[in-house]
Amino acid sequence: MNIHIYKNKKELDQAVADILIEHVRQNPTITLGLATGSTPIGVYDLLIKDHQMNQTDYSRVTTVNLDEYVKIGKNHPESYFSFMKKNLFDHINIQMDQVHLPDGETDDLDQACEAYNLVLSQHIPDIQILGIGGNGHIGFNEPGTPFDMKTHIVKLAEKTRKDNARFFESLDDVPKEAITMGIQNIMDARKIILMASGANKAEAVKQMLSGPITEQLPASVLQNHPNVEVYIDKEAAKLII
Ligand SMILES: N[C@@H]1[C@@H](O)[C@H](O)[C@@H](COP(=O)(O)O)O[C@@H]1O
Repeated sequence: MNIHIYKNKKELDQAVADILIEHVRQNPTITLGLATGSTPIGVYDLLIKDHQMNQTDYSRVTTVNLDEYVKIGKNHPESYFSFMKKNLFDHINIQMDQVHLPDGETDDLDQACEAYNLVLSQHIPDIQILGIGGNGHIGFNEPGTPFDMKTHIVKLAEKTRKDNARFFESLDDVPKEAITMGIQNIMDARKIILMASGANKAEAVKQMLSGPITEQLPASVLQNHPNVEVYIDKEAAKLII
C-alpha cells in the first residue's frame, strides 16, 4: 500500500480530487466506486467546483456506492441515496440511471443483495473510494465479517451507530441494519483510494497498515490488494510516524 500523508484535510481532499478528475478526463466512461460519511464530502465539493469551472464531463460516468441503510427509504434525508444526491449527483452532469446504490427499501433484501452483486459484476469500479470506521470497518463490513462475502445485510455495531448518530436526531433514529458491498466486492476494484483524517481514525489506520490481516479489522484485508493508495492527514497518521 502506498501511503500519502498531508498536513491537513484540505490538502488531502485536493490531492484525492485531483486524481479523480484526472481519471475522469482520461477515461470518460470510468466506473467510480463511491463512499458516504463525512470523509469524502470535501472531495465531492472539489469535484463540483471543478465541474462548474472546467466542465469536467460526467455524462458517461457510472457510479456504484458501497452501502445503504435498510428500511429508512431512499428519499429519507439521511439515506445514502439522498446523501449522494445532495453532496454530489445534483451538482454534476451525471445521468441518474448510471448511479447505483444497493436497495435498502425493498421487502426482499436477499433479492436486493443478488441484484447488487449483478450490478457490481457489470460495473467493476476502476477506482473505489473508501473511508474507514473507527473500528476498522469498510463499507459497512463490521469486525468479524468473512473476507469472502459479497453484498449482504449487516446488523450495525453499536459503535458505528453512535459514530453515525450525529447525522440523525437521536441515536434511536439511527438504522440498526444496512446493506453493503461485501469485502470481496470491494477487493474486486481495480484501484482503491482509502481516505482517513483525524485522531479518532489513527488506531484503525495503524492496524490496517501494519497489524495482522484479520477479519476483526476489516480494512486489514487491503494489505492483500495490489493497488491501494492510502491518503491520510497527520492526525490519522500519528501512530505510524
Ligand atoms: N458506511 C460508512 C463508511 O463507508 C464510512 O467510511 C465510515 C466512516 O465515516 P466517516 O467518514 O463519517 O468517519 O462510516 C460509515 O459507517
